Amino acid sequence: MEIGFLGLGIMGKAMSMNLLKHGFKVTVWNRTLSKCDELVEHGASVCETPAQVIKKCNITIAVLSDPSAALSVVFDKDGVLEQICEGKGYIDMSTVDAETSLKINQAITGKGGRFVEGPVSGSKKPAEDGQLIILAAGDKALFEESIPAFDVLGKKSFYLGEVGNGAKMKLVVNMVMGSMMNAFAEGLVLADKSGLSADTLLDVLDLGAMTNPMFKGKGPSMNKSSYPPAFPLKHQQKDMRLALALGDENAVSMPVAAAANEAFKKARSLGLGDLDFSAVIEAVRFSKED
Ligand SMILES: NC(=O)C1=CN([C@@H]2O[C@H](COP(=O)(O)OP(=O)(O)OC[C@H]3O[C@@H](n4cnc5c(N)ncnc54)[C@H](OP(=O)(O)O)[C@@H]3O)[C@@H](O)[C@H]2O)C=CC1
Ligand SMILES: O=CC(=O)O
Repeated sequence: MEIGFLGLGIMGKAMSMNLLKHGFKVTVWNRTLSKCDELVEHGASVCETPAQVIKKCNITIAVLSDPSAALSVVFDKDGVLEQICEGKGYIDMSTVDAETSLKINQAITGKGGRFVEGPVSGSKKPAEDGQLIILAAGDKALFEESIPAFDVLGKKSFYLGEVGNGAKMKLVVNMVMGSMMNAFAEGLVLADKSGLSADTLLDVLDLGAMTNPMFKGKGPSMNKSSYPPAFPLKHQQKDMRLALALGDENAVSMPVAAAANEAFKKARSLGLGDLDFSAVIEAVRFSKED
């Protein structure tokens, strides 16, 4: 099976590498073309524009940073729309809002193409290990055709119905995750500032009902102020922003998520946007020292 792949950031690189390892033919494109080199060393082909990838491959996956990147790759010059046509499939696995996804769906299907949105839950390591959770919606036949690839990329693929539902589900999940991370960061800082061992707090949390892989995985490095980016903080803040907009649309009051969003914004203003989202703890430390 031949797959096109647009976007070789943290997630796209790991996911396309996985497809290559499992015997898929992969043709890649990335805005910064030099990031394709490592994939080419592992057997990928490279194209110079998204349009060329679409022309070459019947199914193309995109994993891009945010709504504006997802729209640009489809609508701009040399973009996806220039070559999409009857029978071709486009799967956008970026985390975006439903409105962006619906716009892309309308444009692709308007040219006879097929569209699935498939944002993923799980970070750099699950992407490397093929353990993502895929939240797909849209063209059912394309979803089914893509299962061999989804089975390599993830441990479970949900089909959620009409386009927009995948985007919304992903935003709900990441709203919960961002709120949890902010509460966790406050707990670690509170323990430390009140004279307790933040490492002992990790042990206590891990033994009780709140144990979870995120606290377990990120806690020790947060206590050492180390934030190698697996999920960039700027993307978590984007997801909080988009989830809050979904809350606005549906009149759902979300004061906890709104407060967490403020902490992620604060962290961005401190220049921490490219670090892992666990660096939000620095915003909590900063405000405690104000
Ligand atoms: N990292 C994670 O743990 C997870 C991330 N996600 C989501 O997946 C998506 C990708 O995340 P991640 O890989 O971490 O992000 P990165 O920041 O590592 O990569 C972003 C990618 O988008 C490309 N890009 C950005 N702007 C544009 C543009 N205007 N035109 C074309 N390409 C553009 C970048 O290209 P270039 O290299 O040229 O900058 C790069 O390939 C995001 O939506 C994120 O929210 C979902 C689950 C987990
Ligand atoms: O979107 C991020 C993730 O870890 O999932």
